[in-house]
Amino acid sequence: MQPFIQLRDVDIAFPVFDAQSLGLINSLVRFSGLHGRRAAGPAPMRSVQALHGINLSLQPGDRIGLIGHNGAGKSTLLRVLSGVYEPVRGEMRQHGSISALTDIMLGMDPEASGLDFIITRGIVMGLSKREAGEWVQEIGAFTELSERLHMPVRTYSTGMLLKLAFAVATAITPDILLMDEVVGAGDAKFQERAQKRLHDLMARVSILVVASHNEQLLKSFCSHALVLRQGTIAHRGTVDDCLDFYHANP
Ligand SMILES: Nc1ncnc2c1ncn2[C@@H]1O[C@H](COP(=O)(O)OP(=O)(O)OP(=O)(O)O)[C@@H](O)[C@H]1O
Repeated sequence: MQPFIQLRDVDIAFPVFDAQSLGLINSLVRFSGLHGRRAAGPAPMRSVQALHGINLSLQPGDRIGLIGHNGAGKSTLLRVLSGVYEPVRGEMRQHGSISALTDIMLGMDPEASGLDFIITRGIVMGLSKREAGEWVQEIGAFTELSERLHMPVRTYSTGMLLKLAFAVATAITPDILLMDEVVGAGDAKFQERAQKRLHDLMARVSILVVASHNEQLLKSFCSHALVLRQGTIAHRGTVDDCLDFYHANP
């Protein structure tokens, strides 16, 4: 079966607990009813509607850019596509291997060595232990961390951690690649190599979804785009068409 992603009428809402409702003392006060009838009720809660009524169908060859102001819902949509968030309403169906360059440091155990991290991630991504072992040399050379890979990752600098996570996340070619902006890892020299690795990867995958404010990047790598506004799809079309819409409707 060919890779695909399909979203039908998807909503995502985040429950937000008031800071006042958290904490032991507040809970005790509520429980004892000291603040009268109103305070004795359930903890007040609000909800942020991050996505609403999203319909999307992606097939092999689709290269989609997500455009939108801060808070429009781009990262949330990527997290739905990668399976991190489950819709509170609607449905998502997908087939194919997915690599999400959104939360690349997620699940990194500070006590594990760089080598352990590479091998564990490789196995999670479906490689055999031998295949994952073959990554080690390539990733060691790419990150220039060769010797440090034997040490626990808690001893790495932030830049070193990011380099390692980036190198591992981009080491295999998935069917579907999801990206939030372009990951900015490491120093200027590493950035140059990272950009090339990323561009090669974007060109190879079957389905690409990238959220970015970089119009040149969207024009180079995407055929189509979606403009998100307050959690809904406000416009769909070619990248140029969507950028025009985005600028005309601030
Ligand atoms: N964990 C969360 N809890 C509560 N609200 C959230 C959470 N994550 C996102 N939101 C809210 O959901 C909405 C969409 O956020 P999202 O991060 O998807 O926007 P974005 O388009 O990626 O923004 P940016 O360009 O700034 O990265 C925003 O209103 C945001 O405040």
